[in-house]
Amino acid sequence: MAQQGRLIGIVGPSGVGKDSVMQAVAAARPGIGLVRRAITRPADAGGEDFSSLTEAEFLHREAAGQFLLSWRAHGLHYGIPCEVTELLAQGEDLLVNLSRSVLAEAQARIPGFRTILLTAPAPVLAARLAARGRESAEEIAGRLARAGFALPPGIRAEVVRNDGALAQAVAAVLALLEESPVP
Ligand SMILES: Nc1ncnc2c1ncn2[C@@H]1O[C@H](COP(=O)(O)OP(=O)(O)OP(=O)(O)O)[C@@H](O)[C@H]1O
Ligand SMILES: O=P(O)(O)OC[C@H]1O[C@H](OP(=O)(O)O)[C@H](O)[C@@H]1O
Repeated sequence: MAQQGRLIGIVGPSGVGKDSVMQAVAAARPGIGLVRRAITRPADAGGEDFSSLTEAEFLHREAAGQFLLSWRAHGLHYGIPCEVTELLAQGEDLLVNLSRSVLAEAQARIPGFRTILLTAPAPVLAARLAARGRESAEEIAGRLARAGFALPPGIRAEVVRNDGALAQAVAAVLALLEESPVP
């Protein structure tokens, strides 16, 4: 039987660079994959590769127990499909972009679950979200207002700053994974 894969949650405020760091880490370490999330966001929104669902379809799948984790943020629903459990059982190591609000559930449900918290100062977040241009000014303000959301009590997170070159944060995450090698 394959050794259980590791799930690594990447969290932090909107604009901190979760998707950018995850993609670069996965590109640098072919043995690490990315979890494809279900989101009630239009398919052509750009950014990460995700499964675009209508709100009705999302709620149907959520009620049917098809998500390992799900949450609501920024007016959208997000879900992590249960297939992740099978991929982990097959020995795949995976990075997943999570809301800070679901970390306690993730830690309780997934053996060996690990959290990496990315940080950057508020003005840096604001500049990046404006430059990315995926959201309106009003939506960006809402995301920035949520930036200081505290980690739930009891969550052990390894902290990586992404306030300089992206390559520095990617190297820091890779070093953390090396320190405690993903089996
Ligand atoms: N170190 C960096 N230096 C400069 N720009 C960066 C850096 N990291 C990320 N970015 C840019 O900042 C923007 C936000 O990054 P990204 O979408 O990866 O963040 P995120 O944390 O996934 O955000 P969200 O939670 O809103 O999806 C992107 O345009 C990305 O190219
Ligand atoms: O503030 P918290 O709850 O930690 O994160 C909430 C959500 O914000 C980001 O959404 P997106 O990736 O921009 O769609 C994260 O991926 C997460 O789903």
